[in-house]
Amino acid sequence: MALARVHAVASFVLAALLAQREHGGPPAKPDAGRGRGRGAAVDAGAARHRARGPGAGHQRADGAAHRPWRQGRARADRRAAPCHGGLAAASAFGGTGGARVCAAARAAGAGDGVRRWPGAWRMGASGRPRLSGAWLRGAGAAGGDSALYGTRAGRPGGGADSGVDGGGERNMAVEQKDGPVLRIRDLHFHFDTRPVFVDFCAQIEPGITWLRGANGMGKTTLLKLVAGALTANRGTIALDGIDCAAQPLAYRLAAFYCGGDLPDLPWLTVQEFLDLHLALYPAAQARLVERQLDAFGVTGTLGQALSTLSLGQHKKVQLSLALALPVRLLLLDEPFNGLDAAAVAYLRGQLAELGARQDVCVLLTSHLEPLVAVRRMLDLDRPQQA
Ligand SMILES: Nc1ncnc2c1ncn2[C@@H]1O[C@H](COP(=O)(O)OP(=O)(O)OP(=O)(O)O)[C@@H](O)[C@H]1O
Repeated sequence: MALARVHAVASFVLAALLAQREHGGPPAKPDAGRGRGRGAAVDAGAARHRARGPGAGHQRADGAAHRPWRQGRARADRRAAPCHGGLAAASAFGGTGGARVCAAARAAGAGDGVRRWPGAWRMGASGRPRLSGAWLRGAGAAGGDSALYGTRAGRPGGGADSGVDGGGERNMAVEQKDGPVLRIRDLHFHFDTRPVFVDFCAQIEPGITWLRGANGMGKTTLLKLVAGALTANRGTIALDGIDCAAQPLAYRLAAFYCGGDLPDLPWLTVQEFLDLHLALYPAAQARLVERQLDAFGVTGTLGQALSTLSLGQHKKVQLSLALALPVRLLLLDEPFNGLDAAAVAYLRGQLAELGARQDVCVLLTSHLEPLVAVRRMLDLDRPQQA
Protein backbone atom coordinates (compact mmCIF):
# COMPACT_ATOMS: atom_id res chain seq x y z
CA MET A 1 0.00 0.00 0.00
CA ALA A 2 2.76 2.35 1.00
CA LEU A 3 4.69 1.30 -2.03
CA ALA A 4 1.74 2.01 -4.25
CA ARG A 5 1.55 5.49 -2.81
CA VAL A 6 5.24 6.11 -3.43
CA HIS A 7 4.73 4.86 -6.93
CA ALA A 8 1.86 7.18 -7.55
CA VAL A 9 3.80 10.14 -6.22
CA ALA A 10 6.83 9.22 -8.26
CA SER A 11 4.77 8.93 -11.40
CA PHE A 12 3.25 12.28 -10.71
CA VAL A 13 6.64 13.88 -10.25
CA LEU A 14 7.80 12.23 -13.41
CA ALA A 15 4.88 13.45 -15.41
CA ALA A 16 5.21 16.93 -13.97
CA LEU A 17 8.87 17.10 -14.89
CA LEU A 18 8.13 16.02 -18.38
CA ALA A 19 5.31 18.45 -18.71
CA GLN A 20 7.57 21.21 -17.53
CA ARG A 21 10.14 20.22 -20.00
CA GLU A 22 7.71 20.25 -22.81
CA HIS A 23 6.08 23.51 -21.94
CA GLY A 24 8.77 25.42 -20.25
CA GLY A 25 11.76 24.43 -21.89
CA PRO A 26 13.99 25.52 -24.46
CA PRO A 27 15.59 24.59 -26.64
CA ALA A 28 13.08 24.27 -29.37
CA LYS A 29 11.16 21.16 -30.04
CA PRO A 30 12.74 18.75 -32.41
CA ASP A 31 10.82 19.92 -35.40
CA ALA A 32 11.19 23.58 -34.74
CA GLY A 33 12.76 25.38 -37.53
CA ARG A 34 11.70 23.03 -40.21
CA GLY A 35 10.74 24.80 -43.27
CA ARG A 36 13.01 27.66 -42.50
CA GLY A 37 15.70 26.27 -44.62
CA ARG A 38 17.92 25.29 -41.78
CA GLY A 39 18.62 21.89 -42.76
CA ALA A 40 20.17 20.27 -45.54
CA ALA A 41 22.85 21.63 -47.64
CA VAL A 42 26.31 20.43 -47.06
CA ASP A 43 28.17 23.53 -48.05
CA ALA A 44 29.69 25.91 -45.62
CA GLY A 45 27.28 28.63 -46.53
CA ALA A 46 24.39 26.48 -45.61
CA ALA A 47 26.09 25.50 -42.42
CA ARG A 48 26.57 29.13 -41.60
CA HIS A 49 22.97 29.75 -42.32
CA ARG A 50 22.03 26.95 -40.05
CA ALA A 51 24.25 28.23 -37.37
CA ARG A 52 22.61 31.58 -37.42
CA GLY A 53 19.17 30.33 -38.18
CA PRO A 54 18.36 28.72 -34.91
CA GLY A 55 19.48 31.68 -32.96
CA ALA A 56 17.57 34.02 -35.13
CA GLY A 57 14.59 31.80 -35.32
CA HIS A 58 14.43 30.97 -31.67
CA GLN A 59 15.06 33.97 -29.63
CA ARG A 60 13.70 32.01 -26.81
CA ALA A 61 15.20 31.96 -23.44
CA ASP A 62 17.67 29.31 -24.37
CA GLY A 63 20.51 31.06 -22.80
CA ALA A 64 18.71 31.98 -19.68
CA ALA A 65 17.34 28.54 -19.42
CA HIS A 66 20.67 26.86 -19.69
CA ARG A 67 22.89 29.26 -17.95
CA PRO A 68 25.36 27.40 -15.92
CA TRP A 69 24.46 26.86 -12.36
CA ARG A 70 27.33 28.76 -11.04
CA GLN A 71 26.04 31.78 -12.87
CA GLY A 72 22.90 31.55 -10.88
CA ARG A 73 20.59 30.18 -13.47
CA ALA A 74 16.97 29.84 -12.68
CA ARG A 75 17.27 26.12 -13.11
CA ALA A 76 15.25 26.00 -16.23
CA ASP A 77 17.85 23.53 -17.30
CA ARG A 78 16.55 21.37 -14.56
CA ARG A 79 13.08 21.83 -15.74
CA ALA A 80 14.25 20.25 -18.88
CA ALA A 81 15.48 17.32 -16.94
CA PRO A 82 14.21 13.93 -17.60
CA CYS A 83 12.48 12.23 -14.98
CA HIS A 84 14.24 9.26 -14.18
CA GLY A 85 16.62 10.47 -12.34
CA GLY A 86 14.00 12.99 -12.34
CA LEU A 87 15.68 14.49 -9.50
CA ALA A 88 19.03 13.01 -10.01
CA ALA A 89 18.98 13.95 -13.56
CA ALA A 90 17.62 17.30 -12.83
CA SER A 91 20.41 17.86 -10.50
CA ALA A 92 22.95 16.50 -12.67
CA PHE A 93 21.73 18.59 -15.42
CA GLY A 94 21.83 21.59 -13.44
CA GLY A 95 25.09 21.62 -12.02
CA THR A 96 28.29 20.90 -13.52
CA GLY A 97 27.50 23.70 -15.65
CA GLY A 98 30.39 24.90 -17.30
CA ALA A 99 31.62 24.82 -20.62
CA ARG A 100 29.85 23.20 -23.31
CA VAL A 101 30.59 23.00 -26.81
CA CYS A 102 29.94 22.87 -30.19
CA ALA A 103 31.77 20.24 -31.57
CA ALA A 104 30.28 20.86 -34.85
CA ALA A 105 30.68 24.50 -34.58
CA ARG A 106 34.30 24.29 -33.87
CA ALA A 107 35.28 21.87 -36.36
CA ALA A 108 37.06 23.85 -38.87
CA GLY A 109 35.61 24.54 -42.12
CA ALA A 110 32.84 26.93 -42.23
CA GLY A 111 33.92 30.46 -41.79
CA ASP A 112 31.83 31.07 -38.78
CA GLY A 113 33.24 28.06 -37.06
CA VAL A 114 30.37 25.82 -37.83
CA ARG A 115 30.59 22.82 -39.95
CA ARG A 116 29.09 19.47 -40.40
CA TRP A 117 30.50 16.20 -39.39
CA PRO A 118 32.23 15.21 -42.48
CA GLY A 119 34.39 12.23 -42.05
CA ALA A 120 35.05 9.59 -44.56
CA TRP A 121 31.86 8.64 -46.24
CA ARG A 122 31.08 5.27 -47.51
CA MET A 123 28.00 3.30 -48.06
CA GLY A 124 26.88 1.13 -45.23
CA ALA A 125 25.30 -2.22 -45.67
CA SER A 126 21.92 -0.66 -45.23
CA GLY A 127 22.51 1.55 -48.19
CA ARG A 128 22.88 4.57 -45.99
CA PRO A 129 26.04 6.58 -46.24
CA ARG A 130 28.16 5.94 -43.19
CA LEU A 131 31.06 7.71 -41.65
CA SER A 132 34.05 5.58 -41.11
CA GLY A 133 37.14 6.01 -39.11
CA ALA A 134 37.85 8.85 -36.93
CA TRP A 135 35.24 8.68 -34.49
CA LEU A 136 35.32 5.14 -33.85
CA ARG A 137 38.73 4.42 -32.92
CA GLY A 138 37.47 1.55 -31.01
CA ALA A 139 39.69 -0.74 -29.15
CA GLY A 140 39.15 -3.15 -31.90
CA ALA A 141 36.11 -4.82 -30.61
CA ALA A 142 33.40 -5.90 -32.89
CA GLY A 143 30.95 -3.23 -33.69
CA GLY A 144 33.38 -0.39 -33.44
CA ASP A 145 32.76 0.40 -37.00
CA SER A 146 29.20 1.18 -36.29
CA ALA A 147 29.71 3.35 -33.31
CA LEU A 148 29.25 6.50 -35.20
CA TYR A 149 28.18 7.44 -38.60
CA GLY A 150 26.74 10.32 -40.38
CA THR A 151 23.93 10.59 -42.76
CA ARG A 152 24.16 13.17 -45.38
CA ALA A 153 21.83 15.94 -44.76
CA GLY A 154 19.63 16.56 -47.65
CA ARG A 155 16.55 15.57 -45.86
CA PRO A 156 16.20 18.56 -43.63
CA GLY A 157 12.87 17.68 -42.27
CA GLY A 158 13.86 14.16 -42.03
CA GLY A 159 10.55 12.73 -42.97
CA ALA A 160 9.90 9.15 -42.31
CA ASP A 161 13.37 8.24 -43.27
CA SER A 162 15.05 10.31 -40.68
CA GLY A 163 13.36 8.58 -37.84
CA VAL A 164 14.45 5.48 -36.16
CA ASP A 165 16.14 3.77 -38.97
CA GLY A 166 13.13 3.43 -41.12
CA GLY A 167 10.97 1.49 -38.81
CA GLY A 168 13.21 1.06 -35.83
CA GLU A 169 10.32 1.28 -33.46
CA ARG A 170 8.73 -1.62 -35.17
CA ASN A 171 11.98 -3.49 -34.76
CA MET A 172 12.25 -2.84 -31.09
CA ALA A 173 11.73 -6.45 -30.05
CA VAL A 174 14.40 -7.63 -32.39
CA GLU A 175 16.84 -5.03 -31.18
CA GLN A 176 16.23 -5.84 -27.56
CA LYS A 177 16.90 -9.45 -28.19
CA ASP A 178 20.13 -8.51 -29.88
CA GLY A 179 21.23 -6.08 -27.19
CA PRO A 180 20.50 -2.41 -26.82
CA VAL A 181 21.35 0.05 -29.51
CA LEU A 182 21.27 3.81 -29.18
CA ARG A 183 20.90 5.62 -32.45
CA ILE A 184 21.47 9.32 -32.86
CA ARG A 185 20.51 10.67 -36.23
CA ASP A 186 21.04 14.07 -37.75
CA LEU A 187 21.19 15.72 -34.39
CA HIS A 188 21.05 19.48 -34.32
CA PHE A 189 21.36 21.33 -31.08
CA HIS A 190 22.17 24.91 -30.25
CA PHE A 191 22.22 27.13 -27.27
CA ASP A 192 21.16 30.67 -27.90
CA THR A 193 24.72 31.77 -28.30
CA ARG A 194 26.09 28.95 -30.36
CA PRO A 195 25.36 25.79 -32.18
CA VAL A 196 26.68 22.70 -30.57
CA PHE A 197 25.79 19.81 -32.81
CA VAL A 198 25.05 19.93 -36.47
CA ASP A 199 24.11 16.77 -38.29
CA PHE A 200 25.63 14.65 -35.61
CA CYS A 201 25.09 10.95 -35.91
CA ALA A 202 26.25 8.09 -33.77
CA GLN A 203 25.37 4.59 -32.87
CA ILE A 204 26.17 3.18 -29.48
CA GLU A 205 26.11 -0.53 -28.82
CA PRO A 206 26.63 -2.69 -25.77
CA GLY A 207 29.85 -2.24 -23.89
CA ILE A 208 31.61 0.89 -22.82
CA THR A 209 31.89 3.82 -25.14
CA TRP A 210 34.26 6.52 -24.03
CA LEU A 211 33.07 9.94 -25.10
CA ARG A 212 36.11 12.15 -25.29
CA GLY A 213 36.83 15.73 -26.12
CA ALA A 214 38.46 18.86 -24.82
CA ASN A 215 36.67 21.11 -22.38
CA GLY A 216 33.63 22.66 -23.92
CA MET A 217 33.40 20.32 -26.87
CA GLY A 218 29.93 19.12 -25.99
CA LYS A 219 30.29 15.92 -24.01
CA THR A 220 27.93 16.87 -21.21
CA THR A 221 25.55 18.42 -23.69
CA LEU A 222 25.45 15.21 -25.65
CA LEU A 223 24.82 13.12 -22.56
CA LYS A 224 22.00 15.43 -21.55
CA LEU A 225 20.48 15.25 -24.99
CA VAL A 226 20.68 11.49 -24.92
CA ALA A 227 19.25 11.46 -21.41
CA GLY A 228 16.36 13.60 -22.53
CA ALA A 229 17.32 16.49 -20.29
CA LEU A 230 17.82 18.71 -23.28
CA THR A 231 15.70 18.59 -26.37
CA ALA A 232 17.30 18.50 -29.75
CA ASN A 233 16.35 21.14 -32.25
CA ARG A 234 16.20 18.47 -34.83
CA GLY A 235 17.13 14.89 -35.36
CA THR A 236 16.29 11.73 -33.52
CA ILE A 237 17.62 9.87 -30.56
CA ALA A 238 16.28 6.39 -30.05
CA LEU A 239 17.11 3.50 -27.81
CA ASP A 240 16.02 0.15 -29.13
CA GLY A 241 13.67 1.97 -31.40
CA ILE A 242 12.09 3.95 -28.58
CA ASP A 243 12.24 7.57 -29.56
CA CYS A 244 13.41 9.92 -26.85
CA ALA A 245 11.09 12.72 -27.89
CA ALA A 246 8.08 10.72 -28.98
CA GLN A 247 8.02 8.20 -26.12
CA PRO A 248 9.75 10.01 -23.30
CA LEU A 249 8.46 7.89 -20.46
CA ALA A 250 9.30 4.58 -22.05
CA TYR A 251 12.66 5.93 -23.11
CA ARG A 252 13.59 7.18 -19.69
CA LEU A 253 12.70 3.97 -18.00
CA ALA A 254 15.45 2.34 -20.01
CA ALA A 255 18.09 4.95 -19.36
CA PHE A 256 19.79 6.69 -16.48
CA TYR A 257 21.99 9.75 -16.44
CA CYS A 258 24.53 10.01 -13.69
CA GLY A 259 26.04 13.42 -13.36
CA GLY A 260 27.52 14.92 -10.30
CA ASP A 261 25.28 17.74 -9.33
CA LEU A 262 22.99 18.28 -6.46
CA PRO A 263 19.46 17.31 -7.34
CA ASP A 264 16.46 19.48 -7.17
CA LEU A 265 14.75 19.08 -3.84
CA PRO A 266 18.08 19.03 -2.01
CA TRP A 267 16.23 18.77 1.27
CA LEU A 268 15.40 15.16 0.54
CA THR A 269 17.38 12.68 2.54
CA VAL A 270 19.51 10.20 0.69
CA GLN A 271 17.03 7.49 1.59
CA GLU A 272 14.13 9.49 0.20
CA PHE A 273 16.06 10.30 -2.91
CA LEU A 274 16.82 6.63 -3.49
CA ASP A 275 13.27 5.54 -2.70
CA LEU A 276 11.93 7.95 -5.24
CA HIS A 277 14.14 6.50 -7.91
CA LEU A 278 13.34 2.97 -6.92
CA ALA A 279 9.71 3.83 -7.38
CA LEU A 280 10.35 5.34 -10.76
CA TYR A 281 12.02 2.20 -12.04
CA PRO A 282 9.59 -0.61 -11.30
CA ALA A 283 12.13 -3.36 -11.93
CA ALA A 284 14.71 -1.82 -9.62
CA GLN A 285 15.75 -3.77 -6.55
CA ALA A 286 16.48 -1.96 -3.32
CA ARG A 287 18.92 -4.59 -2.17
CA LEU A 288 21.14 -3.94 -5.18
CA VAL A 289 21.26 -0.26 -4.34
CA GLU A 290 22.05 -1.12 -0.73
CA ARG A 291 24.88 -3.34 -1.86
CA GLN A 292 26.37 -0.54 -3.89
CA LEU A 293 25.99 1.97 -1.10
CA ASP A 294 27.77 -0.44 1.16
CA ALA A 295 30.57 -1.02 -1.31
CA PHE A 296 31.07 2.72 -1.71
CA GLY A 297 30.93 3.16 2.04
CA VAL A 298 28.06 5.64 2.09
CA THR A 299 25.35 3.63 3.82
CA GLY A 300 25.82 5.92 6.78
CA THR A 301 24.57 8.87 4.80
CA LEU A 302 21.06 7.51 4.28
CA GLY A 303 19.54 9.79 6.88
CA GLN A 304 21.37 12.90 5.73
CA ALA A 305 19.87 15.57 3.55
CA LEU A 306 21.34 15.50 0.08
CA SER A 307 22.51 19.06 0.47
CA THR A 308 24.77 18.04 3.31
CA LEU A 309 26.73 15.46 1.32
CA SER A 310 30.26 16.11 0.25
CA LEU A 311 31.07 16.06 -3.44
CA GLY A 312 32.47 12.55 -3.28
CA GLN A 313 29.62 11.23 -1.13
CA HIS A 314 27.11 12.62 -3.52
CA LYS A 315 28.89 11.06 -6.44
CA LYS A 316 28.92 7.72 -4.66
CA VAL A 317 25.20 7.88 -3.97
CA GLN A 318 24.51 8.65 -7.60
CA LEU A 319 26.78 5.90 -8.78
CA SER A 320 25.19 3.42 -6.39
CA LEU A 321 21.90 4.12 -8.05
CA ALA A 322 23.34 4.05 -11.53
CA LEU A 323 25.06 0.72 -11.03
CA ALA A 324 21.99 -0.88 -9.48
CA LEU A 325 19.22 0.23 -11.80
CA PRO A 326 18.06 -2.21 -14.46
CA VAL A 327 18.58 0.11 -17.40
CA ARG A 328 19.82 -0.54 -20.88
CA LEU A 329 21.59 2.75 -21.29
CA LEU A 330 23.83 4.20 -18.63
CA LEU A 331 25.16 7.70 -19.09
CA LEU A 332 28.05 8.47 -16.78
CA ASP A 333 29.36 12.01 -16.78
CA GLU A 334 32.87 12.08 -15.34
CA PRO A 335 32.13 9.20 -12.97
CA PHE A 336 35.58 9.31 -11.39
CA ASN A 337 35.40 12.97 -10.39
CA GLY A 338 35.49 13.45 -6.68
CA LEU A 339 36.04 9.79 -5.81
CA ASP A 340 38.73 8.62 -3.43
CA ALA A 341 41.22 6.00 -4.57
CA ALA A 342 39.31 3.05 -3.16
CA ALA A 343 36.12 4.16 -4.84
CA VAL A 344 37.91 4.67 -8.14
CA ALA A 345 39.23 1.12 -7.96
CA TYR A 346 35.81 -0.23 -7.06
CA LEU A 347 34.13 1.69 -9.85
CA ARG A 348 36.65 0.38 -12.37
CA GLY A 349 35.77 -3.14 -11.32
CA GLN A 350 32.09 -2.44 -11.73
CA LEU A 351 32.63 -0.89 -15.12
CA ALA A 352 34.63 -3.90 -16.20
CA GLU A 353 31.64 -6.09 -15.38
CA LEU A 354 29.22 -3.77 -17.08
CA GLY A 355 31.43 -3.55 -20.12
CA ALA A 356 31.35 -7.29 -20.55
CA ARG A 357 27.57 -7.42 -20.57
CA GLN A 358 25.61 -7.48 -23.77
CA ASP A 359 22.45 -6.00 -22.34
CA VAL A 360 23.63 -2.53 -21.47
CA CYS A 361 25.29 0.36 -23.28
CA VAL A 362 27.53 2.54 -21.17
CA LEU A 363 28.42 5.95 -22.49
CA LEU A 364 30.87 7.70 -20.25
CA THR A 365 32.88 10.85 -20.31
CA SER A 366 36.19 11.06 -18.57
CA HIS A 367 39.15 13.32 -18.92
CA LEU A 368 41.25 10.60 -17.38
CA GLU A 369 41.89 7.30 -19.05
CA PRO A 370 39.10 5.16 -17.61
CA LEU A 371 41.45 2.17 -17.44
CA VAL A 372 38.68 -0.24 -18.21
CA ALA A 373 37.99 -2.18 -21.35
CA VAL A 374 36.62 0.51 -23.60
CA ARG A 375 34.92 -0.96 -26.60
CA ARG A 376 34.98 2.18 -28.62
CA MET A 377 35.63 5.88 -28.45
CA LEU A 378 33.75 8.87 -29.71
CA ASP A 379 36.19 11.70 -29.91
CA LEU A 380 34.57 15.08 -30.29
CA ASP A 381 37.96 16.61 -30.99
CA ARG A 382 38.47 14.57 -34.07
CA PRO A 383 35.32 14.52 -36.06
CA GLN A 384 36.88 13.98 -39.41
CA GLN A 385 39.74 11.68 -38.93
CA ALA A 386 39.50 8.68 -41.09
N1 LIG B 1 23.40 26.82 -20.86
C1 LIG B 1 24.26 27.13 -21.80
N2 LIG B 1 24.08 28.21 -22.55
C2 LIG B 1 24.94 28.52 -23.54
N3 LIG B 1 26.02 27.80 -23.84
C3 LIG B 1 26.24 26.71 -23.10
C4 LIG B 1 25.39 26.31 -22.05
N4 LIG B 1 25.84 25.20 -21.51
C5 LIG B 1 26.93 24.92 -22.19
N5 LIG B 1 27.17 25.82 -23.15
C6 LIG B 1 28.26 25.81 -24.11
O1 LIG B 1 28.16 24.60 -24.84
C7 LIG B 1 29.45 24.09 -25.06
C8 LIG B 1 29.47 22.60 -24.67
O2 LIG B 1 29.55 22.40 -23.23
P1 LIG B 1 29.69 20.95 -22.55
O3 LIG B 1 29.51 21.12 -21.09
O4 LIG B 1 28.77 20.04 -23.22
O5 LIG B 1 31.17 20.61 -22.85
P2 LIG B 1 32.04 19.46 -22.23
O6 LIG B 1 32.71 18.84 -23.39
O7 LIG B 1 31.22 18.58 -21.36
O8 LIG B 1 33.06 20.29 -21.35
P3 LIG B 1 33.90 19.86 -20.05
O9 LIG B 1 34.89 18.85 -20.51
O10 LIG B 1 34.53 21.12 -19.62
O11 LIG B 1 32.92 19.33 -19.04
C9 LIG B 1 30.43 24.96 -24.32
O12 LIG B 1 31.12 25.75 -25.25
C10 LIG B 1 29.60 25.82 -23.43
O13 LIG B 1 30.12 27.10 -23.34
